[in-house]
Amino acid sequence: MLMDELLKGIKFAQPESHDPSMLIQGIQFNSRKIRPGDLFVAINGFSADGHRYINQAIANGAAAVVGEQNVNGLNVPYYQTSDSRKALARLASNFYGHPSKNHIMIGVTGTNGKTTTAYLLKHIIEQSGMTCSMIGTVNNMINNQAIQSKNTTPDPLELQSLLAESRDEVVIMEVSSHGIEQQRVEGILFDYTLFTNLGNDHLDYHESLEAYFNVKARLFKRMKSQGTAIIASHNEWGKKLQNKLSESGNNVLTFGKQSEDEMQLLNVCTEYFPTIKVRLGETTDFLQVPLPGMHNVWNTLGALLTVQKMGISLKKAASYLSTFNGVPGRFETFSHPAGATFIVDYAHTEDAIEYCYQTAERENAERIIHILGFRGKRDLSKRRDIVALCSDVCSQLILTFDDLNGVPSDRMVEELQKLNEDFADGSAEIIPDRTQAIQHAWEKAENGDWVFITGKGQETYKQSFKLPASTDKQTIQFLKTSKDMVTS
Ligand SMILES: CC(=O)N[C@H]1[C@@H](OP(=O)(O)OP(=O)(O)OC[C@H]2O[C@@H](n3ccc(=O)[nH]c3=O)[C@H](O)[C@@H]2O)O[C@H](CO)[C@@H](O)[C@@H]1O[C@H](C)C(=O)N[C@@H](C)C(=O)N[C@H](CCC(=O)O)C(=O)O
Ligand SMILES: Nc1ncnc2c1ncn2[C@@H]1O[C@H](COP(=O)(O)OP(=O)(O)OP(=O)(O)O)[C@@H](O)[C@H]1O
Repeated sequence: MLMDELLKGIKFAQPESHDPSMLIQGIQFNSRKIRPGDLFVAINGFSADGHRYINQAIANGAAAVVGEQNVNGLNVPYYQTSDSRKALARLASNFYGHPSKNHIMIGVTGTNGKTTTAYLLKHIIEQSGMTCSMIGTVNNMINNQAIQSKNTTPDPLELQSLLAESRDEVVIMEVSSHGIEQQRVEGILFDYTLFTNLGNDHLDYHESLEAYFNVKARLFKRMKSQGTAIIASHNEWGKKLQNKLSESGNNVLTFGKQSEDEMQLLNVCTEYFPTIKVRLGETTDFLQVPLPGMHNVWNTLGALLTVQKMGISLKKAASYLSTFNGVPGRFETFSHPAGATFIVDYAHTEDAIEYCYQTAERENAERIIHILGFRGKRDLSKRRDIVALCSDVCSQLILTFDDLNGVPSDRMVEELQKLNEDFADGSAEIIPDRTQAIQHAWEKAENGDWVFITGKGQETYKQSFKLPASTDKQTIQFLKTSKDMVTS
């Protein structure tokens, strides 16, 4: 692409050596990936400063460089800009021809429920006859092909290239607060933006819950002029967002428990898969939620309100939900020979865990047993509240390893012991090997017990454990099929 086309819409100081007709082959923000003729974008990141790699990028063949700092004496043009991350996203959008314009774009944000809502939306939209891509945590689905996902919201280069590759009419994106803060979605305008909720998470990254909220709220400035915000108003942060957006004249629709909500939840029948009574505008209807738990009632309502706005009637959308098969690693249920229920779930916040417990209590669980750990180095502030909650509710709490993320195992054991002493009165068991923790619960579980294994969902283990399994689901499947070998 010609340099002048590539730089459109980006503010920069033009170097003397600027050549508008210079041909740029590609864009990279990692010097190691540069190929001859590429443009290198230097980013001052969290652990490294890309400006230090400019010479390496040029040695690898970079034809030009964009960066924020004062840099002189390069033998290629250097374009100084005020925000390299923003410039990267705009460059990527220019390079791929603004591909988001070719799709109906739906962005889903919130602490919890993004993946589930995205799966529900995709299912309904496809059942209605439209084609649909999905970009998010579990994997990316483009033109019906699964592409492994590295991040919830990919970096701008990968994101714009996925959007360009997609021939689908609709693209649903999970948008993380990291993605918004790091400008990964700059250059994209959304037709629909959904807010699921906000809770205590990622406070190792954002300085406060308010700051975290403000970042999430920025997504709602990225709507097309006719775009619609769909907001869960049952959550105090949703209400706050609604007020903020209504003041600025945006189209806002809410779902919640109040008569002012566009979609109002009137009643929930406490079956495992809840039947709910809802009002949409003037019409009331009964619907079957295709997933267990009250949290999934909210996810379903968010999806239904969005597709209804897209022209799919509530009746049709609700009927499509009857063939929804669930979401990998989200409330996946497994039977147990003694009659216990084992659940693998991705809950890693206090409110997500509370929803799990509520579901078990509604199902008259005899005992709640919970196996969980904490990702090394991440979000230490939420651990104490989670352990206190779990030890309060559970008959048995087993603390184990999640992803150590570089923390030595004996150090993680000490961290778990301290949490146990300080917030669970020493009542938790600590079984570091995750597969052995699950095995222990499997062997002790009795009829009527509900055993939650949370935190990793569908993710593969980063450590090797004793049992030959690389996910929680595989561990359970191994225990189910090799009972004799395990108990002998
Ligand atoms: C902590 C974090 O968020 N890092 C993100 C950030 O990286 P960074 O810019 O800080 O990288 P850095 O390592 O400091 O390097 C700075 C620059 O030097 C460059 N470099 C470095 C070395 C070298 O030899 N040459 C070179 O050019 C790097 O390529 C980079 O451009 O910007 C990159 C570009 O957008 C992201 O890919 C990267 O995400 C990393 C991979 C990541 O895993 N982030 C997680 C925390 C994340 O984003 N998670 C959310 C979900 C959260 C949740 O809901 O659970 C997500 O959306 O996935
Ligand atoms: N609407 C909701 N409110 C609260 N908790 C929820 C909600 N939806 C899902 N959860 C809980 O959060 C977990 C993660 O759900 P999901 O993957 O849909 O959210 P997410 O926002 O994509 O999460 P992440 O950003 O961590 O990938 C679920 O396993 C469940 O325990």
